[in-house]
Amino acid sequence: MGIAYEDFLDESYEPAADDLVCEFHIQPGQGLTMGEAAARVASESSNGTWAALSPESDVRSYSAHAFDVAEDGSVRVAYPAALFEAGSMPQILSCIAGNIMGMKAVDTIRLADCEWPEALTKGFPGPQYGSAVLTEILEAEDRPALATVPKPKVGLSTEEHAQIGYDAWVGGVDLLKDDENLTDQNFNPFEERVTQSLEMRDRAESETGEKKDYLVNVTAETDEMVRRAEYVADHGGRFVMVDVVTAGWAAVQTVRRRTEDLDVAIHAHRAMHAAFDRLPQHGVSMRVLAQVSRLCGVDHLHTGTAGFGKLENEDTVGINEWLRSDLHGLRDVVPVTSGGLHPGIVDSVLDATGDRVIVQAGGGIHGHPDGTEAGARALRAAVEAYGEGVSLETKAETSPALAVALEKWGRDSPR
Ligand SMILES: O=C(O)[C@@](O)(COP(=O)(O)O)[C@H](O)[C@H](O)COP(=O)(O)O
Ligand SMILES: [Mg+2]
Repeated sequence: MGIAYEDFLDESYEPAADDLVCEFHIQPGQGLTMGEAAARVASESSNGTWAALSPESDVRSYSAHAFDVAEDGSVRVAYPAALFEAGSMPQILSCIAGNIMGMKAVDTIRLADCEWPEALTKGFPGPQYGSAVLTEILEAEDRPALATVPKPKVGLSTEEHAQIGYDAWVGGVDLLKDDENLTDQNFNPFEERVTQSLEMRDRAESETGEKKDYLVNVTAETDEMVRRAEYVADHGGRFVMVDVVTAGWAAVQTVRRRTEDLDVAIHAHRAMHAAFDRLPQHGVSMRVLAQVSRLCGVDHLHTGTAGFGKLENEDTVGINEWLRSDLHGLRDVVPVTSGGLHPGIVDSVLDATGDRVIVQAGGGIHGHPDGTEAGARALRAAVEAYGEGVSLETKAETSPALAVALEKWGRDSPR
């Protein structure tokens, strides 16, 4: 039975329950109709190629089907579960976001969304904790959890890093967080940073009576990442951070498998995501990267500030809704809103994201005129004002730190 490009287009196709259904937005290449381009997408991302084939065995049960082809450029492609290796995210992405991203048959192609069947999701662990971290590890039952990255991003000594953590924790922050490019450099070596910062955490916990913790960036070569995660757990840490896009999904899966036994939650930083999702007509959407992250098992994921911060964001609200939605019983993921946040815009951000999030502020705390502890107090006051339903200006009457922050940054979004 031959297979050729045209065999991968079936406008009347009804997806099977076990199919992975992907939504693509394409611009057909020169001389091709939408249907012809769609057929090529389904073919090249499953088991076809440019030449008509006549294999002995019938391999069509592994072939994808393009359907719902619309002239506005959207097309849906249904992939049989049998095409995929259960539990291997790299293999799945090599299909649905592989060679097709570079085909001449399309001028541009964007993988916009996926509907994941249980036949595939059951191969993945999903998050170990999800939003349970806010109550089981932290004590942020009725407010957003607060996190801060010491700034400048890198260059501080271990002592300076740990001291900033202490000041932020006693000021009301829940989580110290390493920056995405701080790993194990000479000026702030990994192991010393972990031990000294966790000692400061313990001090801050006993002084404030609040649970505190540290999002330790373990990003490195995979085996080294596992060793670093074990080091964090051995020293009483409950969180590791991974730059999931730059480390790669295979590495994320390896870390997730190990953290299951370590009782350590995974904070996912998405550095490099914009290389995939920034141009709306091409690449892989942040929505799909978020879906992949949840399946691979991260507990927190940066999803943007709904446009209020310093970075371009795509669909923060929609992605957060999906991270909280049911996915065949897998746990949810806590959205992290970060990037140019300061107390003066927190209420607008929370109006968009809801308060079951982690609010991260680096410059918005350490840039406070009175220093880190005051910056932390100002941010804490801002989120408490939101919970109390009072305006920031009213809260500032009883929070000098917040008053100073509003004086400095007002209500403006940074650029
Ligand atoms: O390095 C930074 O820029 C941050 O530490 C924020 O610092 P500030 O709080 O000082 O802005 C985060 O990495 C970004 O928020 C990541 O972007 P996103 O959250 O969109 O993935
Ligand atoms: Mg950063």
